[in-house]
Amino acid sequence: MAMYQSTNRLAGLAIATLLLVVVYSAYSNPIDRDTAEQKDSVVDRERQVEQRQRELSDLRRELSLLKNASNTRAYPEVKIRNEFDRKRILITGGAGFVGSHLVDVLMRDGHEVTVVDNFFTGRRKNVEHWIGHPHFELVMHDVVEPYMMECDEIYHLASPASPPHYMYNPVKTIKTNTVGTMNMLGLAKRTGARVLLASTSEVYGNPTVCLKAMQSIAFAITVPLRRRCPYVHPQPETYFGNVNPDGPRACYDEGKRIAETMCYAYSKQSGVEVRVARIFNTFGPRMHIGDGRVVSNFIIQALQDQAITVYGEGLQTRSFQYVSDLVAGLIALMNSDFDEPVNLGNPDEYTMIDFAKHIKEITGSSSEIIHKPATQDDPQKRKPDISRARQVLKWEPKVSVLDGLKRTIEYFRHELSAPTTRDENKHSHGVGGPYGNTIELPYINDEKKP
Ligand SMILES: O=c1ccn([C@@H]2O[C@H](COP(=O)(O)OP(=O)(O)O[C@H]3OC[C@@H](O)[C@H](O)[C@H]3O)[C@@H](O)[C@H]2O)c(=O)[nH]1
Repeated sequence: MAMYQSTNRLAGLAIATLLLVVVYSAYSNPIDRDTAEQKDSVVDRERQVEQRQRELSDLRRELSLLKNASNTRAYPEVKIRNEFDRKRILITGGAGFVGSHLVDVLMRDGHEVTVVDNFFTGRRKNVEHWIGHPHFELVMHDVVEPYMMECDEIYHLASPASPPHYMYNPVKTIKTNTVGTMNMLGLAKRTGARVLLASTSEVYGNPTVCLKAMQSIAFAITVPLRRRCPYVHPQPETYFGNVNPDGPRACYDEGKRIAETMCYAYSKQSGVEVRVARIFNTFGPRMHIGDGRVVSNFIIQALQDQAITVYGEGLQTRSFQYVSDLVAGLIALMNSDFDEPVNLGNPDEYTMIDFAKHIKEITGSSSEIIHKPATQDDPQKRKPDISRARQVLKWEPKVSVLDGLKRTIEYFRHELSAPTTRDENKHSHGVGGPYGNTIELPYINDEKKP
């Protein structure tokens, strides 16, 4: 009987357990199933997202290839050179007015060009037509800091060149021309590159004959022949110059003089190959509207029928060369075997008053010509003696001043018609640097001065 009862109890327990299992599975399985389905759908979504991402990156790659292809078509044509012929060329200040024209010629000639520029007066716009080209690199860098790269040639142009710009921050101008030049010469020493220094006619200062020479017998004899002109005129490379070391122009004039000295010290002591170009007044397209030098000032004033400002009486002279002639001269000098300084300029000489009249005439302007006070230490005579360049480089200017001016006037006409923010600077004196900023300079000598 007891046995029968316990069997019944066991059977009851088994049935109850079975019922529990059935009920549990009836209610619990759908929940698990839902969770599993949800997991599957998340995985699916993840796969879809990955797929879309792959498609997107394929599209991006395609787009960039298309862009590159269209860019390639837009580049100016370049000469094809093999690895032995193609030089790696560094141009400091290569985004500036002269530098960018040099970039164009060297790029078209099939070389690899790296431009280093701090954009103080240089502009990306001047070289943007090369950006993305496999032979071209634009690096924002200040030459006052060392720069390392492998190269065969260095054109060292970095420095503000317009008087209002180099006087804007004289200490920086000195550093650029001293420390900057030392850095480039150091780089040349390490890489074996040849360096061309863009020096200047300003190393001659105001080219008067010194008093000692005036007292000499030789001078007394030659005075009548020189029609009693106390100037060394035109200036040959052998003239040592007459620079005021403490004046407002000294940061540039003396900066370039010591830069030349450094070149020859590195050449003598370390065997660095150097070339020194003494560049006379140069003009052409890509001069900035706020450049502040005489050619751009006169043209802009004439085109806007504003007064043309002649500093002083206007009897001081300058000789102007067109930028393409300068670039040809720089390249000829770099490729020559000649390591002494060489003047590069056009001997076509004007007094500033005549030059103002000339610009007024060519532009057909109704501007009046006015006089402003003379600027301190302004060289009174300047004209290059280019016998050396003719002899050793077989170089001489090809573009007449008139032709060059016509091209430059067209360029400025176009610049002035472009949308501008010049209204913001309407109180400026027409000089900028950094561009767009108003500079108060003793050099400008405006009537606001006490
Ligand atoms: O609006 C102006 C600007 C300038 N000038 C005069 O024009 C002459 C030329 O002056 P710029 O400012 O063009 O240039 P500078 O000749 O004084 O210096 C230049 O020399 C050669 C290069 O190395 C440099 O580009 C620059 O330093 C100066 O006599 C100056 O007083 C004017 O009469 N009116």
